[in-house]
Amino acid sequence: MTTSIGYLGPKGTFTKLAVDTVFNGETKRSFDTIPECIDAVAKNEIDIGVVPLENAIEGTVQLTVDYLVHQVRLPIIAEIVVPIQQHLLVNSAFKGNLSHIKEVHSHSHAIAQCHQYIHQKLPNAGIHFTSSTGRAAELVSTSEQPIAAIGNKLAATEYGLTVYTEDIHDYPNNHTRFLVLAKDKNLVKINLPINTEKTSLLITLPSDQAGALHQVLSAFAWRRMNLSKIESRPMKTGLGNYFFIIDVDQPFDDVLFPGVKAELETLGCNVTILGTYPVFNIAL
Ligand SMILES: O=C(O)C(=O)Cc1ccccc1
Repeated sequence: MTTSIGYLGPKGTFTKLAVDTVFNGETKRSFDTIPECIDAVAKNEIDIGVVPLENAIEGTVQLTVDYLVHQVRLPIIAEIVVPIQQHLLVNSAFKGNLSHIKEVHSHSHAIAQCHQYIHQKLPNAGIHFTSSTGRAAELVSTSEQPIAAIGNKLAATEYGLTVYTEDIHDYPNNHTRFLVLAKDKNLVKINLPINTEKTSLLITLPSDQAGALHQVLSAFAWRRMNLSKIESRPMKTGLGNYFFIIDVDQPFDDVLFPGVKAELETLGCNVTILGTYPVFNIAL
C-alpha cells in the first residue's frame, strides 16, 4: 500500500508546493483546513499530514500550534522550509488596472506578508480571508467580479489565473516552515540532504515563581544547547497562564535532554517532547 499524505489544500497552496518538492509516488489528499488535516492523521485516514507552522514575516501559524498542543498531539517527524513568493493573481478575463480591483482574497498569513503592498497599491480594496491561498485563487477563477487573490505561481497555473504583479511580499527572504506529522516515523522517507536536526519541546512553568523562565533557559545554557526559537502561547485557562514552545538545535540524545527534563521537573515544570526531527531546506 502506498503512503498517503494529507496537506492544507486545495490545489495550488504553498503547503502543496512543499509536499510536491519532498514527496513523489505517494497518494496525496487535500484538506480544507489545518485541523481537518491533523484529525485525519490522528484517525489513521492518512499516514502523514503536512501543515504550515511559521512564516519569516508573519510568525507562527497559531492555529497549527494551538491545535497540536490543545487538541490532537501528533509527533513532528520532519520540517520542510520553503521560500515564499507572493503574487497578485487575477482572473484571465480581467483587463482593468489596480484601481479597478475591488477585493483581495487570501490566507491571513499571505495578506500579512503583503500589508505594505496592499496599503500602497490597493488602498480601497476590501480584504477577505480564506482558509488558504489556493482557496482564494479558486474563488477568483470562478468570479466575474474584478477581484484578486494573493498566492503562488502554482495556483495561477492550476486555476488558469494571470499573474498581475510578481513578488508583492513586503520583505525579501520570505520563508515558511512546514511540519510533517505522523504516528509512525518509519513511514516517512525523504531522499534529500538533511540541513539540520531539531527537537521541539512544550514546557509549562510553575505558577507565580520568580525567575522560573530564567532557570528554564539556564538549564539549556549551561549545557551549551542552542535554542532556535522560544514562543509563549496562552494556556487558555485564564489570563497570565502560558506555555512555551522551545526549539533546540540538536537531536534528542540520552544524556543532555533527559538531564534538562529532570532539572526542569525539579523546578515544577512540565516537559513534553513534541518531536525530534530532520529539517529540509528546499530551493524552489
Ligand atoms: O494558504 C496556503 O497556501 C498555505 O499553504 C498556508 C500559507 C500561507 C501563506 C504562506 C505560507 C503558507
